[in-house]
Amino acid sequence: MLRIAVPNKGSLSGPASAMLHEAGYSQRKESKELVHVDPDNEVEFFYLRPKDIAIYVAQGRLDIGITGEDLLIDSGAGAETILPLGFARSTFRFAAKPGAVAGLADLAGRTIATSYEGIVAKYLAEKGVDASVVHLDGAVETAIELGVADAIADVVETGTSLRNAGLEVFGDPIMKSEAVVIRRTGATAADEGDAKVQQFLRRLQGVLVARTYVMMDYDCRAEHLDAAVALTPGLEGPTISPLHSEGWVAVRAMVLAKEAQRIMDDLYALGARAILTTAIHACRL
Ligand SMILES: Nc1ncnc2c1ncn2[C@@H]1O[C@H](COP(=O)(O)OP(=O)(O)OP(=O)(O)O)[C@@H](O)[C@H]1O
Ligand SMILES: O=P(O)(O)OC[C@H]1O[C@H](OP(=O)(O)OP(=O)(O)O)[C@H](O)[C@@H]1O
Ligand SMILES: [Mg+2]
Repeated sequence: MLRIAVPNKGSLSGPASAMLHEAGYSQRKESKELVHVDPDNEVEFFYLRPKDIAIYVAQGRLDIGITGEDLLIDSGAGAETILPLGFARSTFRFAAKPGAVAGLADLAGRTIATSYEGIVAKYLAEKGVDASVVHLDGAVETAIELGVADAIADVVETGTSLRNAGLEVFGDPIMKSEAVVIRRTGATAADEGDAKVQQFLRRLQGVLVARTYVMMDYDCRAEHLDAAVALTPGLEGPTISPLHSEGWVAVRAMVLAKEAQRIMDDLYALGARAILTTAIHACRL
């Protein structure tokens, strides 16, 4: 059985389970379940605190896990990203009251509150800044108002939490993050269960493609085919089929969902007709 760690709460939890469900795996029915077996797919899911997942995976207790890239780096555990998943995108930044901290060097001798001590300590050491780090579990934005810290280092997505606390970012972004699949550092194709890991990754890649692409079909005159194919090159090349009407062909190609409407407009302008897009539910490339 493949053993997989899944976040049990927070921003990663819902989207991770939704993606696994889309990939054909059954998921726990209620949030108190800590382990769920999917017998048909021979997978056992362990619902763990997102911050702990890298530790289980690095020790080889679990084969793979879904977590945040920032949590992986923060843990310092011996695991690495094997597939980025495109959700829970965020940046990790310093912030303080406007004008209170001039820049990174100005943090020397000051106190920084964060839930990500590992990332902050490593970054400060790399930059040669000697500051104190105080660990808080969450809501770190409040630490400045209450006098616990001069600055914070925290996850920023829309910036709403910072604005609400009257804070602003300073310095370069410390890192970017998104949800990722992780595996023990040094794992190889020779590892027991590697074939199952690869199959799991192909399934998730299929979901990512299905979320990103749509299938486009249209008819166009043979003399416009080159121009049409330039608009819809597909992944390996579009499928071209003859039509019963003389001088017309049918074209089928995958296109990026976010570009579909523009491509339909351009194809129409070229004289293509019966232009259809359909969702892709699953795929193996
Ligand atoms: N507002 C957000 N937008 C996007 N990603 C976020 C956001 N907040 C946290 N994350 C990401 O989610 C992961 C952190 O998950 P975690 O469950 O520890 O924190 P959380 O989502 O803030 O939940 P909690 O309510 O338990 O603090 C990190 O990878 C982080 O980058
Ligand atoms: O830039 P924003 O869109 O506002 O998102 C960032 C905020 O989201 C997370 O907090 P969360 O709500 O999880 O609370 P927490 O501080 O208790 O973790 C994170 O810690 C930031 O505070
Ligand atoms: Mg949080």
